[in-house]
Amino acid sequence: MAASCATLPSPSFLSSSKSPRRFRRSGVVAMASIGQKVYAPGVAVSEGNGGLQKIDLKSTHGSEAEIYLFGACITSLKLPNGKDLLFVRPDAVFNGTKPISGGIPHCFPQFGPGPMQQHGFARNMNWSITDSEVTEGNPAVTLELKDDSYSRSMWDYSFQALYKVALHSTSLSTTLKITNTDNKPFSFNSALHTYFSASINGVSVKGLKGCKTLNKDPDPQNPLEGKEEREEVTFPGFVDCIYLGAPCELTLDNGLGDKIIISNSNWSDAVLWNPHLQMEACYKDFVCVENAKIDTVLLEPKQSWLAEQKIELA
Ligand SMILES: O=P(O)(O)OC[C@H]1O[C@H](O)[C@H](O)[C@@H](O)[C@@H]1O
Repeated sequence: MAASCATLPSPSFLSSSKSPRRFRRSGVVAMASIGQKVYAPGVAVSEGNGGLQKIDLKSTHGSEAEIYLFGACITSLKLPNGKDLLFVRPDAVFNGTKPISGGIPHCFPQFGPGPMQQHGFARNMNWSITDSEVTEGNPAVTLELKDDSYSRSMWDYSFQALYKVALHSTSLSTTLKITNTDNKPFSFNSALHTYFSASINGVSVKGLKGCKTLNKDPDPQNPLEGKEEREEVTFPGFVDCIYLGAPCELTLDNGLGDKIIISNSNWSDAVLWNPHLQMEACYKDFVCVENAKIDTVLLEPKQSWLAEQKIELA
């Protein structure tokens, strides 16, 4: 049964029932002159692939995650069972010239093809750390993206995106908050394009029965409208399908022995993607189950939109 959206933590950036120890950017600036940066315990910044900066989150309860500042892309999530639940494609490039193909890339302010480049620009830009905190050994970090000349060349609006990533003992949750900081309205759509490690022949996704579908197979330019009739969606071949009005909870069996609950609030739609033979070298090893907002969001000046996702082992 679909979970109620209300089961996710309260959508607040600033409140936590457990009183986190906070480490704000003002503290970082104060230490910058002696070359040190102060983050909450369990939050560290190190050099990752290609020399790109990444954040390492480590919970005292044994879970770990890794986030690249380029694209605010979460590339690794190890819950205490030790396996990485996320997948990074073998053709992923870590040099800042193209988005990191794997983990959890952002699609913003456009999902898929459209007036700007595929999936927008948020996955091609450097985000910065604005805050870190720890609650009972569980670290969290907040990343920020603002418009610059690169984003404005494609989308001429002033905006702020705040992305809080919180690691818990058996789950990872993210909160994305988009604010219109311009003096004119704008609209966007968005997705978290999550690549899960998988053994594709054993993969199934439960929870989508009854959803309206926009199937990009066979023609991505003219998605076919339909309705999902299956209790469990499997991946016997190429899959590229949008599900409108998706539930707050999906269950992914990754074919590797794990059942993963993907819950959300306000990500109203979902996308399933596996490229099959278009990516012969790796298609068997991953599946994308994406929380998405395909219906356009319109924000007036000063308005915000907020959505949460939680990934946990069943
Ligand atoms: O290769 P990318 O630009 O990362 O996009 C990969 C895929 O993303 C989504 O899942 C879309 O529905 C697909 O049509 C697209 O092929």
